[in-house]
Amino acid sequence: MKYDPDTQLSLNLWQESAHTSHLQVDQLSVPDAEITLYHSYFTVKESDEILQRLFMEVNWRQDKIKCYGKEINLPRLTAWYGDIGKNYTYSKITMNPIPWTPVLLWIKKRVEEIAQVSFNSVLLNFYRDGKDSVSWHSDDEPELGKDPIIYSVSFGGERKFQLRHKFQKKLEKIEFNLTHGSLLIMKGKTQEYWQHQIPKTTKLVMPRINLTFRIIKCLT
Ligand SMILES: O=C(O)CCC(=O)C(=O)O
Ligand SMILES: [Fe+2]
Repeated sequence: MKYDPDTQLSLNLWQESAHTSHLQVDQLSVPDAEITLYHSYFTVKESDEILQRLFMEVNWRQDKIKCYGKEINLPRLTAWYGDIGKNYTYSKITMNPIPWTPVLLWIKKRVEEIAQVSFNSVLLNFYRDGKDSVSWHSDDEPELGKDPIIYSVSFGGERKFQLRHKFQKKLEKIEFNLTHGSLLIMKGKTQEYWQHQIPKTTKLVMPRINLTFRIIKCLT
């Protein structure tokens, strides 16, 4: 199923839940999930500046994973920032967060304006081109606790975001684009019942930076 941002609703999957002068908000109406998309949560001017600063200022690293005994590079660069003293395991990699920087604190404050929670960490992904991706997964690491709240903001090149139900195989895959300055919220049972990915694309795409704000429940 395809979501076209130019036509407001597609196949009744999305229910428009609010519409202010500057914020278009859509609620995805699928079973076992609570997913909301703000198309332009940040203005273009804000997003352009954020993109440039994150690109320059973030301490990007190339992580490796073991696959059939072989070490391979993750197809993206990552970084982990947050309250000091919290460790987090992701794709079998343990990360020690780097302390918040001014631009990250600014973005965090902006998303917390509507979040009604306070995030203690953020995972950043840098997709250099269409060959960079993140494959099917749920953000369901034990450190995130039950029904994690994930606020995901995107800057730079537009990429396709796909969701598939873990158990109801008859449900079609859902996909929509994450645009420059968008905010995607996933909460409730979303991670328990759904997986998501950013697929590779052969299209020419601009570099993209994504930040997922998370709450780590336990210190390790
Ligand atoms: O880049 C994205 O939009 C998704 C990233 C993601 O799923 C993750 O970091 O867990
Ligand atoms: Fe994820």
